[in-house]
This record gives sequence, structure tokens and C-alpha cells, in this order.
Amino acid sequence: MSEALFSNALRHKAEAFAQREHGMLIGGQWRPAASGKTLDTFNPATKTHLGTIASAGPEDVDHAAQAAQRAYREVWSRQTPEERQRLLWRLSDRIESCADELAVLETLDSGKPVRDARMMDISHSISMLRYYAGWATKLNGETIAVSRPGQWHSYTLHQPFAVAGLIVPWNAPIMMAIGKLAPALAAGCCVILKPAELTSLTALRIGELACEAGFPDGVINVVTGLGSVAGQAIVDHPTIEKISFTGSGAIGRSIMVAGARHMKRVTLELGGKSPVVIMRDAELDEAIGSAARGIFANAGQTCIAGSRVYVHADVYDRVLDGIVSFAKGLVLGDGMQPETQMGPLVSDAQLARVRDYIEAGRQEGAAVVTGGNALEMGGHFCAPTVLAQTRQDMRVVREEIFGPVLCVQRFDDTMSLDGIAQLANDTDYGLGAMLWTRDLSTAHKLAATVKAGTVRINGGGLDPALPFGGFGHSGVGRESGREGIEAFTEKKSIIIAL
Ligand SMILES: NC(=O)C1=CN([C@@H]2O[C@H](COP(=O)(O)OP(=O)(O)OC[C@H]3O[C@@H](n4cnc5c(N)ncnc54)[C@H](O)[C@@H]3O)[C@@H](O)[C@H]2O)C=CC1
Ligand code: BAL
Repeated sequence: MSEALFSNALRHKAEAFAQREHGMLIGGQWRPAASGKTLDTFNPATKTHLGTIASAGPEDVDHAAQAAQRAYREVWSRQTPEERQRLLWRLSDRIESCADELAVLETLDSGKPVRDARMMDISHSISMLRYYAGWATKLNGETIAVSRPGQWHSYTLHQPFAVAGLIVPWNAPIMMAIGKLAPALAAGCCVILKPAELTSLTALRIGELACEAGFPDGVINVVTGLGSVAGQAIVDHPTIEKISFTGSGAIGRSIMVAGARHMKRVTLELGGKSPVVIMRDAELDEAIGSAARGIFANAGQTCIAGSRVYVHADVYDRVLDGIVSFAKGLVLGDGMQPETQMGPLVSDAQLARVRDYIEAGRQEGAAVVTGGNALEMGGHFCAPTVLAQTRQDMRVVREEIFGPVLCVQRFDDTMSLDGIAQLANDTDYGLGAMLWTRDLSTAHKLAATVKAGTVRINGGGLDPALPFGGFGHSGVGRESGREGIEAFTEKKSIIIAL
């Protein structure tokens, strides 16, 4: 870990960027909103003003859509896959060379510890770009043997949407932006990226780096502004054929409905209420550490956070004690301090939401074993919280909290594996699940029955090559892997009568 990450020089550089007058990247030009409107962004650790961004309206979105259409027609659709590959790789190199600066900017805007921003968010983004750079030259169709051999020769092509709208949230701003930009650009789409209004700064810096990397004007457009205005205008725009969205279930549903008007193709990643199952034979120290990190990383503002833990009664006390002492030992603070392990929540609204959930848990009979309160530390801080004596019917167990709040329950030998799977599956969501057991048979049986897009057994993380997405209310479609790039294309069948 570079000591420079914590240097004043880097912080001043990032702050100077934040304080610049930010336009939006539309057709290769940096422009203010047509209305002249702006929005302010704040540092969640200190509540101090960080910068001002443009607040786009439908007119700006229309300019971006026109610029993207033009760029697709005149330039991008004529580029070779190898050229797309080269540009994606160059962008990854630019990001790598500015990795520390980007991490600091991400921390100042989102509150996450800068070490995490650098080692997870930025590193994963670089890997994602390089993974999809490789795909640009490999997105082949297939030759398909048909039922009329000798009469027909048939094959398929993957053809990109001309313009894709990428709407990303505030919990992992760079990672979410790159997770959509990389496959869209590799597939051959031009894009309009709309970062969350709370955390737009790194997307604007990525826009600059993309220009430096040599992406032609209009291929990457970055439009900032309110979701209800700029985001909605992207969803409603008739020539933006594809929407890739990550965020809340409520907005995801509204995008599905609004998108249907123009038959838009929609990919939705909508969060979860992911279960962690710890069997009696689990490697307990690892399971405890993983369960605690899983919910307290990024202050619980992680779509795949394991927020419900089910533990075998024989090891329940040890697991609960272990997670509670992990929570009590966490160093909270400004993400720019080297010792900080958990930062603030992104905003006052998010803190209020999390406090409301904790209060609802108390009212419904949950026991607050540790935490349960906001902290007067100058920012939107919430104590890492563990709730025991929780039941399946409680709101804290059923709804996504998106904060550092873990619900723990026990099961015993009277419960079959199917019963354990039913507990895990007793949710509208289905994004992730984590299983801890040394028994291979148990692991595979549970993995097959648990309703989740990603099941991890005894550890493991995310990988650009693995499809990522959810069952049920966790979303529609998959990102990453082959599915992630195919989602930015239409498949066409071609038949030649011989
Ligand atoms: N799946 C995930 O990773 C995320 C889940 N969430 C969940 O959502 C809850 C609320 O967070 P919010 O910031 O309110 O999420 P949100 O869904 O309102 O915001 C996410 C993105 O959608 C945009 N947006 C908002 N309204 C839109 C609209 N009408 N049309 C198009 N785009 C729109 C926002 O500007 C932002 O870029 C969180 O507490 C959490 O439970 C939030 C962020 C990420
Ligand atoms: N930058 C995240 C918090 C805020 O702007 O209110």
C-alpha cells in the first residue's frame, strides 16, 4: 500500500479537482447544463462542501443522445474490435496511473476508507476493463446446423445497441460505472453514463481520462444530475435503446415500466438481503471474520452484503460473540485516515433510513447486542450494529437496510437442509448467499437449493468473468462475464438458402 495514498499532496490534488467548475461530457465537449442549474456535493465524513456539478435536464440528455447516435453512426460502428480493445486497455492504463488520486476522490465523495477504494474499487475496475478489452475481439456468433443440411447455411451475429444509458448508484461509484462502461464499449455501443447525484466526481474524472485515452468524441458521454430528472430523461428517451441500471428496487421497477413504452432492453441490479449460513462444522474463525466484513465493509452499503446470518445452535454463541467483538473493535472515522476501517454512510438521508430500521427492529422485539445508534463524529456515522433474537417476519430481516446492521438467527438439528434452504430463501430477494461448512455434500446441496445469483462457499469474492445478478426482486439479467457483454447486443440469425 502506497503511503502516498494518505499524503496531503494527493488530497489537495483531489480537492482541487472537486472544486473545479464541472460541466458534463457531451459529444467530446465539457458543457454546463442548458438550464444553468447545478447541484452541490459534500464530504460524508465531515459534511463540508466538496464541489458543484451540473444538473442536467431532458434537453441535455437529448444532446447527449444525439451526440452518441452520431458517434455511433460516423465513427464507433466503423472501428475494428481491435481498436475498441486498444482503447479500453489504454483507459485501464490511465486509471492505473491515476489510481491513488481516483481512490482519494472516491473517498472524499462517498466516505469509504481510501484503502478499500484503492484496493477494491479501483483495482476491480482496472481488471474489469482489461477483461472486457479481451472480449471486444471475441464476441463471435455461431454457425448453427439447421434442419435442412445442404439447403441452408445459418449463423448468428451479436450486434450492439447504438446507444446505451448507464445509470449507477453511489455505493461504489467507479466500480459500478466501469462495470457497465467496459462491456458496453467492448460490445460496440456508445454510452451515456449518469452517476448518482451524491457521488458524481469520479465519473467526471473517468470522462477526462477516457478523452485522454483517445475515445472518439461522443462515444462516452457523462451526464450528471438528479435521478428523477436526468435519469428519468435517459429512461424516457426514444433513441436510447438499452438501459443498464443499478440502484433501488422502487426505481428499478419504474424503469421497467417506463422502458416498456419504447420496448427498451433493460438490465437491473437491485440489491438484496443475502443470507449467510454457518453450519456446525464450519471453519469458525474464517466464517466469523467473513460474516463481519461482509456486512460492515463500506458501512453495509453493498448490494451483496450478507445481512442475515443463520447459525447452528451449537456454535451460535461463539459466532455471535466473534461478530460482536469484531464490530466493537472496528475503527470508525474519516476514510482519509490510515487507521479507519469503516467510514460514514453516504448521506444524512441514508443514516436516517438506517436508524429507522434499527428502531423498527427494536419495536418488533430484536435485541441490539451492539451498536444501534448514530455517532456524533462530524459526519453521517452509524455504529456497527448486531441484532439478535430476530424473526423472519421482522422488517429488519425482510427489507434491504443498506447500512451496517446484521440480523442473526439460530437453527438446530431439528432443521433439515431443506429447512435451512427455506430460511435462506424466505425473502423476495436473491442476489447472493454465503455458506460455511466443511461437508462437501452439504455445501453442494445447499448451493443448488439456495435462491441466489451468486453462491459462495467458504469464502471467495467477485470476478469480472463470473455472471453477476439476482433472482426475484434482486433484478433482471446479468452483468460481468459473457452475459455482461451480450446484454449490450441483439442477437441476429442469418440464413442463406444455398
Ligand atoms: N443495488 C445497489 O447496489 C443499490 C441499492 N440501493 C438501495 O436503494 C436505497 C435508496 O437509495 P437511492 O439513492 O434512493 O437509490 P436510487 O435507486 O434512487 O438511485 C440509484 C441511481 O438511480 C438514479 N435514479 C433515481 N431516480 C431515477 C429515475 N426516476 N429514473 C432513472 N434514474 C433514477 C439515481 O440518480 C442514481 O443514479 C438504498 O438504501 C438501497 O437499499 C441504492 C444504491 C445501490
Ligand atoms: N457526496 C455524498 C454526500 C452528499 O453529497 O450529500
